[in-house]
Amino acid sequence: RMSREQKAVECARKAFLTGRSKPLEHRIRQLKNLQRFLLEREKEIAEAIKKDLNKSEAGTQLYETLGLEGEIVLAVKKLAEWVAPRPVEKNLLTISDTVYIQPEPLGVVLIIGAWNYPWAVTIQPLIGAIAAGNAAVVKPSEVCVHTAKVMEDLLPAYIDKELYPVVTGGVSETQELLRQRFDHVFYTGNSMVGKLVMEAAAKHLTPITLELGGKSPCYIDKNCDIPIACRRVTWGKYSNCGQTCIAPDYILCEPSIQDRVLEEIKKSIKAFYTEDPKTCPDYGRIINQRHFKRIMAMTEDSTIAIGGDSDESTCYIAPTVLKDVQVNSKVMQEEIFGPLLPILTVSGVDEAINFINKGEKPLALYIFSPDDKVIKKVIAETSSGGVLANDCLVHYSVSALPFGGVGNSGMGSYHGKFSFDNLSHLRGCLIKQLKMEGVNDMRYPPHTAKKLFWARFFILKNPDLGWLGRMTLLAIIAVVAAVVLQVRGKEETFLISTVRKRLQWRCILFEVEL
Ligand SMILES: NC(=O)c1ccc[n+]([C@@H]2O[C@H](COP(=O)([O-])OP(=O)(O)OC[C@H]3O[C@@H](n4cnc5c(N)ncnc54)[C@H](O)[C@@H]3O)[C@@H](O)[C@H]2O)c1
Ligand SMILES: CCCCCCCC=O
Repeated sequence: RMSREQKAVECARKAFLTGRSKPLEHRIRQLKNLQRFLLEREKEIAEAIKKDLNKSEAGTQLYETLGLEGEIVLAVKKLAEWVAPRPVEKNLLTISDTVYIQPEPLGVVLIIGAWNYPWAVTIQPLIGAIAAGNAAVVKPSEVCVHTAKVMEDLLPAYIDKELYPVVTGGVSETQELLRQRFDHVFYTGNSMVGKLVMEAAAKHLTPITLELGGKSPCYIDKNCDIPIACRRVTWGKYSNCGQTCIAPDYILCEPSIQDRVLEEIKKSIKAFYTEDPKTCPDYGRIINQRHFKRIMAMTEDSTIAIGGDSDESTCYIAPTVLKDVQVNSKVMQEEIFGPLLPILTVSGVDEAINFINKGEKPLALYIFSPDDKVIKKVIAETSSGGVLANDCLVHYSVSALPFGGVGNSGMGSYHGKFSFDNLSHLRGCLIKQLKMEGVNDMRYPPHTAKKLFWARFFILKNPDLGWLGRMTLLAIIAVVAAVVLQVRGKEETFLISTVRKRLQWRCILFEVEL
């Protein structure tokens, strides 16, 4: 008997094979329906997230659905351009051919979402999958019970439910899905499960995107505007109660500014979330008691400088800052994913860079400094999925930037056109004419030194000649082809040696130019 998951995959595959996901009009219609869903079901979406994560209605729009709408609007506007053949640079050998990249759908994509921004991280890959002409099986995180239910119940009324089925469930359902054959798996979540996803996908040689997390460092330079830096860091850290993949995980700064940093963060916490964040509608809750316990245990061996209050029954943890934190303390052993902000002191930017480079490559890296040299130095001497200077989180909302990790923080990237390209096969196409056979002589056996000379010339020279130059070259190639055809099998004639000498001269000239 087929499982529910198998049936969903088979249904999506069958629908994909009808070819209806491919026409541009279909993709645009589905994307617009998705946008209509976000607008018409705003209330249900907000209510579910309020129950799951205590996010406010405005917060849900700001951090989740607004970005999705922006991505849909962009895809609808640009899709004709994205799907079109992309002409590429030609070399001398392909100068008279049609050479281009044709993006084509991959097939059926599996999207496995996480709970922390359940709409943003589940629907954003779906936008890419639809835009690229794929079918997609959507598996929201079971941890956000109410949101998963809204997705399962309401989404099929708006978008093609055979092409884009929603399958709910937890670990065993996801594992059953992963046993099926897909054309791409797009997973968002923690690195440990990321490895399991990769292992499962390897069985079918299915390509994957892994949107993972990790400890994203934040270096604050002593010369920067500390009140502004701290306000931005406070926002980046405590939004969604620190349960953000790109939240600044910890601060690195010189000991001389630690107290000022603490003072300014304290002021910002009060300004954003009042004296009593517990009663503030804009301050979230920890997703469940398992995570509550995990986060609270991290405070055990560090000094709490700000906050520290908690309430297990409501999964509340106050915005908390830990000072003089040691490298081997509990809070520095794994991604915090909660409202704790450790401060580690370093002697300066060099020590900060060394520290960052000793850890896994993070998803985001933050630098606060008024000095462009300091910013460029950190960028040049470290690696991370993305890097942002003098702010937090906002690089996520720039569709023109690829969003994704590197190393332990993930592989592959998306947003905007990157989503489209990531979920497309970029097919290399070359269309030749059955003419000009003489030009090919140099690659056919018997191989000779003379043929090699021509092969070197045609393959290694790739000058940017402009239109006139290309036409001249085309004419030369046509002459060479005609001559080669004429003299093939005969001794080298005076004519060919003259052409050859001329080309040799051009060759030298190109070398001088290049
Ligand atoms: N890079 C990003 O865009 C991004 C976005 C959000 C979260 N994250 C990262 O995700 C992590 C938090 O998410 P999470 O992992 O707690 O989310 P989660 O518990 O919701 O798990 C993610 C998905 O994996 C599935 N899953 C869980 N265990 C599984 C197993 N054993 N086998 C197969 N599937 C399984 C779940 O059903 C869920 O759909 C953090 O590390 C965070 O940084 C990354
Ligand atoms: C503008 C900030 C949005 C942050 C969304 C992050 C998604 C990953 O956790």
